[in-house]
Amino acid sequence: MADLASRISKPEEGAAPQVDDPTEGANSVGIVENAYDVEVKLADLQNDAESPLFSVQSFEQLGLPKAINDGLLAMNFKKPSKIQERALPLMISDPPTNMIAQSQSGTGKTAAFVLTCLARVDLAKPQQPQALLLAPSRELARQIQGVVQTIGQFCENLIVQAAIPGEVSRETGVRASIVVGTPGTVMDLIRRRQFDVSQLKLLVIDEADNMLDQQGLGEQCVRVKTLLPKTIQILLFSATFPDNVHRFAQQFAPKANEIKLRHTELTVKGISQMYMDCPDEGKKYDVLCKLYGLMTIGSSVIFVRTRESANEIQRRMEADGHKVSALHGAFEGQNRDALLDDFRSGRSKVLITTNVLARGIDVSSVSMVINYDIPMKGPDAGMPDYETYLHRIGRTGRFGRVGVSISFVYDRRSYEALSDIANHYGIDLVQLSPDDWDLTEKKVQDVIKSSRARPDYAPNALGN
Ligand SMILES: Nc1ncnc2c1ncn2[C@@H]1O[C@H](COP(=O)(O)OP(=O)(O)OP(=O)(O)O)[C@@H](O)[C@H]1O
Repeated sequence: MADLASRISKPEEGAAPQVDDPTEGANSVGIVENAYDVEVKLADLQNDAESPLFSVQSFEQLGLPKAINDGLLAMNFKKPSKIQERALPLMISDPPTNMIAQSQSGTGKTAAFVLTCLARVDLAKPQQPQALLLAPSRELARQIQGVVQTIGQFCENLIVQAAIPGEVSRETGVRASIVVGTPGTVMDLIRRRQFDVSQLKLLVIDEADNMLDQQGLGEQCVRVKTLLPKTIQILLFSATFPDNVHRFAQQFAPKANEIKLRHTELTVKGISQMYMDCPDEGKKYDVLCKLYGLMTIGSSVIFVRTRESANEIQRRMEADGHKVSALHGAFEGQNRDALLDDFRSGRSKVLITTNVLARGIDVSSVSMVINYDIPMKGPDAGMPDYETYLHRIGRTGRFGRVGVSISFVYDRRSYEALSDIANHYGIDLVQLSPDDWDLTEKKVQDVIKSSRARPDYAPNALGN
C-alpha cells in the first residue's frame, strides 16, 4: 500500500507569480473573465526549456494566415506553448494527418486545435459545416465556441455555432462553418437531418480519453464518426490517455501522429497538492467551512461525488452565512450557463460541483480546488480515479499560474485511494491538519498570496 505519510513534504518555498489574464476579452459568448489576476511575467516561463509553456518559435513562424495571427495578438498570446508549437505544424500540413495529442492541463490544447480548424475552413462557404468539435459537457462546448470566436474574430464570414441542447433552432438547423457540440445533441441533429456533415473536413475530440471511454460517451462518439466522411482528419486531445483508451484512440484515429507524456510528467508543478486529515466524515463539512476565508482569496471549486451532496453542502453553507453556488447536470441549460458566467466574472467565488466541470473548464482566477470527495471509479466506485483527480486539480494553475489543491481524507479507504493517486503520479502531498489552523492557513496562503509578489519565479519543470 502506498503511504501518504511518506509523501508528506513542506509546501514549496514561496510560489509562482500569477500572470496577466491572457484571455481577457476572449470569451465573447457572454463570458467575462474575473479581474482577480495580478501582473507578472509569463515570458520567464515561456523561456524555460523544461516548461510545457516553452517554445523556440513564434506564432508567425508556424505559417498561419494573417487574420488568425491577428486574432492571437488580440488574445495577447505572444508565443506558442510546447503543445502548440509541436502539434500545429503536424496538424495543418497536407495531406491532413490524424493526431493524438497529450499535454498537461492548462497548457493551451484548445488553441492548438482551434487554430487548426481556422486554418482549414473555407470561408467562402460560411454556412457549410466543415469542422466539428466535440466536448463532454455543455460548459466546455460553449467555452471552446468562445475561443474559436475570439481567435477567429478577424476571419471574415466565420460562423461558429454550438450544438448543445437549446441552441439550434428546428427551422434553421446548423448553419456554420465550425460547429462545437456535445455528442448526444450532435447525433440527434444529424439524424434529424438538421446538420449536413457531408463536407466536414475535421473532427476534433477534446477530452478524448473520456469521450472515447467505452463505459461512457464512447459509443456515441463512435456512432457520430460512422456518419462522417471517411476521409475526415481526426484530432484527439487530452491531458490523460490511460493505456486501454489510448489503444482504442489509435483505432479511432488511424495512422495518427502522436504526442504523449509519461505518468510522472503529467502533474502541473504550479499546483501545490495538499491533503487534509479530517477526523471523520461528519467533520469534513466543518473543515470546509473553516477553509472558506482561504477559498475566497481567489476563486475556488469544490468537487463532490453526487448532485445531492452538492445541493446539500450549498444549502448548509448558505445557512451558515457563506456565499456559495452549486452547478451540476440536473440544472437546466440556461441556468448552468448563468451560474458558470457568474463564476467566471467573479460575481460568485466559490462553486460546488460534480465531475461535470472536472475537465477543460478554464477560469484563470481559480486558486484553490477542493476534493471534498476523492474521485473514484469502477464497480461500486471502488477504485481511485487517477484521471479525474488530475483534471479536477487542473482547474487551477492555468498556463503558468499557481494554485492549491486540497483533498479531504477521513478514513482508511479515502486515505488509501489518495495514496494510490499520489504514487501513480509520483507526487508529494503536503499534509494539512484541522488541529493546527494557524499552520494550515500559513501553508495555503504561502502559495496563493506570495505567488502574486514573486517576479523572479523559476517554473517547476515538467518532464525531466
Ligand atoms: N500561447 C499562449 N499564450 C498565452 N496564453 C495562452 C496561450 N495558449 C493558451 N493560453 C491560455 O492558457 C489557458 C489554458 O488553455 P486551455 O484551456 O487551452 O488549456 P488545456 O490545455 O486545454 O487544459 P485542460 O487540459 O484543462 O483542458 C487559457 O486561458 C488560454 O487562453
